[in-house]
Amino acid sequence: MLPPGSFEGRVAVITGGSSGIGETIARHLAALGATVVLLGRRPDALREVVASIREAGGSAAGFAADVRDRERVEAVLAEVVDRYGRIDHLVNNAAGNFRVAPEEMSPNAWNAVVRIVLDGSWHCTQTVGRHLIARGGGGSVVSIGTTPALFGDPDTAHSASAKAGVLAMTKSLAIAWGRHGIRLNVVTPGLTDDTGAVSQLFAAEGAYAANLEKIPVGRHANRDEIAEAVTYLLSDHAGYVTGQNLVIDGGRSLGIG
Ligand SMILES: CCCCC/C=C/C(=O)SCCNC(=O)CCNC(=O)[C@H](O)C(C)(C)COP(=O)(O)OP(=O)(O)OC[C@H]1O[C@@H](n2cnc3c(N)ncnc32)[C@H](O)[C@@H]1OP(=O)(O)O
Ligand SMILES: NC(=O)C1=CN([C@@H]2O[C@H](COP(=O)(O)OP(=O)(O)OC[C@H]3O[C@@H](n4cnc5c(N)ncnc54)[C@H](OP(=O)(O)O)[C@@H]3O)[C@@H](O)[C@H]2O)C=CC1
Repeated sequence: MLPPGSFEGRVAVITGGSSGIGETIARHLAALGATVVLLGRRPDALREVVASIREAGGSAAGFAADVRDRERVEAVLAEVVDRYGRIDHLVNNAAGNFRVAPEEMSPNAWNAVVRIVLDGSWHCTQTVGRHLIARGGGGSVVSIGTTPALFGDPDTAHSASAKAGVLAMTKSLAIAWGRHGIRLNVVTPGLTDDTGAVSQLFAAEGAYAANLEKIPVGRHANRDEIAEAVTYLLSDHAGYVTGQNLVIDGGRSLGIG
């Protein structure tokens, strides 16, 4: 969608870039000229994606990091700046989720998800934001949302709450950092094929087909459709867009809100 070379000379950090939607975002950014830096917990998965991006002619590196670990996040991002001289873009994509009734959820289950989604996004965004401000500004952040953050979901209250927090964080920092030329937005996908969400949340018999029936356009999203929206919002073509939430759900949430 964007002209070739749109991200030439830029460095983009993608959390959870080793699989699912994050992997596809990384491939798109690399194809548009960015050096992509992937964060995730599993070194083998990172190695595989990095190798395949390089084989396709892109520039990529992977760092094993749990986004809940503030010290590790800061150390990795400092190493990225040392190695490449800059960070221009951040995609807060890493997430954890599972279905559990709220009255049965343990404190640790709540914490596991909230710390990955909300705390992890905060750790990465504040660290990258400080770098961008110190270098004189510019740059952009996209965080991945979820429709339950907007409308609620009885089975994933931890994820819905954390993602609602990420949306509020995005709007707050868009106001605070606008004067530094730093833009922050959210992309909220509907159910997207070939991802952890499908295997984690829609594995029960009939769940995937039942969800399909509720989507006006009659299909689920594909990973490229989400990645294209993310690359647009990160790019200079979206230079006047900040603090917004782009919902890409085939019309699934129409009539709910
Ligand atoms: C319209 C479509 C909407 C889709 C919305 C969004 C979807 C997504 O976000 S999908 C992302 C899916 N991908 C993943 O979840 C991958 C990453 N997931 C994980 O790493 C784990 O699932 C994790 C979130 C549980 C985190 O792993 P870890 O830190 O290793 O945590 P533990 O395994 O130690 O578990 C912590 C805590 O949580 C309890 N728990 C785990 N799974 C469940 C479950 N299915 N049901 C209930 N409770 C669960 C676990 O028992 C621990 O609690 P305690 O037992 O009290 O210690
Ligand atoms: N797929 C969908 O239908 C939808 C997805 N979303 C959102 O899109 C994003 C991607 O989802 P999806 O592609 O399905 O997810 P996947 O489960 O396929 O991928 C999740 C990625 O996050 C990484 N990750 C998880 N926990 C951590 C952590 N603590 N620290 C660092 N990395 C971590 C995983 O790597 P590792 O395990 O190696 O750490 C993995 O690379 C998420 O934010 C999700 O909430 C929103 C709506 C719908």
